[in-house]
Amino acid sequence: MTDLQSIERALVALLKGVAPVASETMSCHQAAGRVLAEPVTARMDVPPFDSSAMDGYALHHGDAGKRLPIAQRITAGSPARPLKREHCARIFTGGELPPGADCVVMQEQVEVAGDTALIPKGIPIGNNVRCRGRDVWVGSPLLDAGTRLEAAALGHLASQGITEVAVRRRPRVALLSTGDELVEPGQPLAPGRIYNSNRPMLTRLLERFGADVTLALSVPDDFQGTCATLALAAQEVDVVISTGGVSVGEEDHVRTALETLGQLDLWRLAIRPGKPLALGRLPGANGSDVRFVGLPGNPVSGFVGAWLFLRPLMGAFLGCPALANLPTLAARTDFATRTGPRRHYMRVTLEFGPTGVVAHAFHDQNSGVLSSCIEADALAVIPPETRIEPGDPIECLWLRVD
Ligand SMILES: Nc1nc2c(c(=O)[nH]1)N[C@H]1C(S)=C(S)[C@@H](COP(=O)(O)OP(=O)(O)OC[C@H]3O[C@@H](n4cnc5c(N)ncnc54)[C@H](O)[C@@H]3O)O[C@H]1N2
Ligand code: MOO
Repeated sequence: MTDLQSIERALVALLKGVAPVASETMSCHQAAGRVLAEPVTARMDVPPFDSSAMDGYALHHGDAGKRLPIAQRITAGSPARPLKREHCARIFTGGELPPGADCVVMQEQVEVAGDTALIPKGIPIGNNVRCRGRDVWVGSPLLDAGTRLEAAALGHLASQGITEVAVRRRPRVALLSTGDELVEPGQPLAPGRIYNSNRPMLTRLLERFGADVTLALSVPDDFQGTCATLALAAQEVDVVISTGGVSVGEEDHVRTALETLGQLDLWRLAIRPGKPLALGRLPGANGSDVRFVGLPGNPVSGFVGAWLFLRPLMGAFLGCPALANLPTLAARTDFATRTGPRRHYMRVTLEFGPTGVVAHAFHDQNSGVLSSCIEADALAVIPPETRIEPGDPIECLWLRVD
């Protein structure tokens, strides 16, 4: 077991020299979920003018405590006229504060009689006013390069009137499925064969991590076929990912094919599940270096390996720091377990109780049992050679992120 590599070392080997992919300009609508390639600077103040935060009456604070004539009616979207002293304006939420007014009183506190309003005393300057530029100042940084364009960021761009942005193109991925036992869903299943569950699972995870699976190929369990498929895939994409065929059996050809065609950087990690994971490079089009990640075939090994390695790899290709590390969370176990020489990433659900976070482990942590990943909120990280009792503190990697 001494030849097993650490995950930290594997990540360094995987990410070394990975540069962000090229950028492309597209509409903000199309760019949802994509990663900004350039910083965006604010073109204007938001809000663009002082406005009312309430339905009520706008006035100069010095006129509070008096009955005032209602001089104008300002709805949201209509321009305001200057307001004279000793007058007030009927105003609605979002309406522009008229020049001359500096505060708003909500209508529940005002007594209206005909076209006059009795304003209570002691209304401070700025009361119920949303000041121009409170959210954003013109010329200030709006969004950093590397920001993922999710809901609030898209709203921020729209509030500036921005319609187009420069984003990273999605890294292209070839997803290869090795194993003569595999059958695609929809096809009949002969004895001894199983359906290919890794392909749709990893395709979806990769999409969530910002990638585009442009090539999905099945690889026969023979050395020549494995070499031919790997070589072909590397011409088309930024990353080649395979599942299965990386262990030590004589039907496992991925590692030797990688060594023959390109370079094996690292093989076999001190992690459970996912021990036989292989990392390396393949020669790509125009002499480029194409990253290769060989995930073990067991579905849970692929699931865990994708979160631990493919997500940071996409983060590097997209120049998106938020994809690099999974958020961690401190919890206490409600289970007992012990580890051997490998760090164990256990699938757990988390309960947020009054005394803290409790991690419940799925009852079957075998790497072939994909059900363990369905409800998993997190991966509980159990260090090697450790005995855990119920109530012990553990670190968890949060999976409910994009
Ligand atoms: N003598 C040893 N045998 C094994 C070792 C070892 O150290 N010595 N390691 C075990 C561990 S740990 C793992 S993990 C597996 C991984 O092996 P491979 O990466 O070579 O994967 P396969 O043998 O091809 O497949 C393993 C398992 O997963 C099923 N599989 C494969 N692809 C898919 C797919 N696309 N969809 C669904 N299921 C898939 C496959 O049928 C096997 O049952 O090796 C152990 N052996
Ligand atoms: O390292 Mo393997 O993924 O446990 O079955």
